Amino acid sequence: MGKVAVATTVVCSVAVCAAAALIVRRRMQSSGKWARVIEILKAFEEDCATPIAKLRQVADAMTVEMHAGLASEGGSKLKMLISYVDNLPSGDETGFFYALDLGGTNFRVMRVLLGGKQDRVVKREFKEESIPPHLMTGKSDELFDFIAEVLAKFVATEGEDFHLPPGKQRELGFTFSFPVKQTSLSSGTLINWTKGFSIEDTVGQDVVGELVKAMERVGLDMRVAALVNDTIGTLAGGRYTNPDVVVAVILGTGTNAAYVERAHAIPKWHGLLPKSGEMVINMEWGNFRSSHLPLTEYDHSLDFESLNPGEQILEKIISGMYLGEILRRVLLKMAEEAAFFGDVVPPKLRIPFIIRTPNMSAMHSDTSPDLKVVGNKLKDILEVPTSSLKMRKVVISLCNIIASRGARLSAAGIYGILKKIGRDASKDGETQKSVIAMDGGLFEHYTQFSEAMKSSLKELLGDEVAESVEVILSNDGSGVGAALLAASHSQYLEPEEDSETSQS
Ligand SMILES: Nc1ncnc2c1ncn2[C@@H]1O[C@H](COP(=O)(O)OP(=O)(O)O)[C@@H](O)[C@H]1O
Ligand SMILES: O=P(O)(O)OC[C@H]1O[C@@H](O)[C@H](O)[C@@H](O)[C@@H]1O
Repeated sequence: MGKVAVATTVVCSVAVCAAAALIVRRRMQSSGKWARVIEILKAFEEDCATPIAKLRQVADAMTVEMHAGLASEGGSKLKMLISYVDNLPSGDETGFFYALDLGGTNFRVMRVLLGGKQDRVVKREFKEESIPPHLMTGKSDELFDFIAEVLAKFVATEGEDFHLPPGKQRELGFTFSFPVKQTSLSSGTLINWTKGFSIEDTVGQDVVGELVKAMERVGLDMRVAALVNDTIGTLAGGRYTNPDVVVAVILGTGTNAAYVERAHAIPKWHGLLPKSGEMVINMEWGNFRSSHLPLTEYDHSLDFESLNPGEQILEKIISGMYLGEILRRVLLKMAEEAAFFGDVVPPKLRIPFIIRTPNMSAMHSDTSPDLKVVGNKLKDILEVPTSSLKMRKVVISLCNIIASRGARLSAAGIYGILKKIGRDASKDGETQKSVIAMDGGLFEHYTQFSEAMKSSLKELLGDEVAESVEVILSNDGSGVGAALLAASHSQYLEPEEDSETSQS
């Protein structure tokens, strides 16, 4: 063979060897990086684990904190706020009432014509608006002017069906989905904002006063007959259709729970004992924290960078505002440490809250064989042009870990409440029916979440007691509930012969 031919052969052989070595090195590198992806996934799964024993510890801690929060002001991270609702709707309520519901994402206005036990809700009209994000961190007047303007426009569309009797003032139930220290059924001061809100000049103010001033500014003559948290409204709305409702839970942008407590079991309550012997408590359970909660590095960094660091710890690991953000944070770590999306981290992946929980649940419920919904969401949201099936399967695993943790902890919280009110066990063979009224877009729309919550609750209760506990979706119970509470505290009600409250 000539020298040139030999040289060419040698060069080609070297090139082939180099290419092979490069492929092997790339393969080894990618297999090394993939091993890191799996390592991150496994560590996350372990840190989020909620075995039944842990759920029982969380439930017990919830019960303990409930006692502490009822014993004294500031006695617990659980605020256990007294609602001044000591009588839930009787079903006899009649008349024409407005309700408005300021939530963490949406703002709803509603009018209801109540027809008493016979006709119940004769007619209901409502309108829902998204809250402009800039109003969540602006000035108090800007937010309340927005609310008053939407309400005034809605009132202007009143039809013949909703005709106010002459000489009567319109009355309103105001549902305010934030922690408020109630000073009466129709007044209360904002303790602090939560979720995506942070408006300094509202804190400490009476939110009914803020609304009334804004209504005056737009020339709307309406009396606020009741101020309630959305969990209280949901409890009232739930009880209206089901007398066994004793607990209400919201799983929406945020999360919270309310329940019917025995008035004598509230040491910090020094008011007149209600005739009913009961008082509805707004737990503000989103602020619950415990060493038993399975918190991860992603939860700690999310909390640290949030608008309310150190607050709402339970809310930040189970509610709709945050689940998608937790998913983003884990994917970002995989991208940075294991080139999950290739050598370049997708710039969009660094934007907080870019993965909304509705998108997470859409990916989680992808049943296509090639997980094309996951692929499309990665493309549309993160601008990741292509993704392999094994990458998409990792995304599904992360959704499952995050949603299962949130759902199972929600069940533990409910179980803790049932233990507090003695509904977690059967007594001499008898088990009182207990109904949990649920509301909130997360519970209503994230099926894997709601199913996991219900099955975990059954697991905690055991088969026998689980027979007597029912979980129902009471959607927009808070709207009807607020209208019902306004009706039962209307200025036009005939005064009761005997006082509603007996001497303590
Ligand atoms: N399809 C969905 N899948 C998962 N979560 C959802 C879905 N739709 C809405 N959500 C969650 O529900 C929240 C809205 O809850 P909702 O109760 O309707 O309003 P608000 O929280 O303002 O009272 C959203 O912030 C979102 O986190
Ligand atoms: O209906 P939303 O907006 O999801 O609110 C649920 C809960 O969100 C929490 O952040 C509030 O402190 C509670 O008061 C509220 O009930």
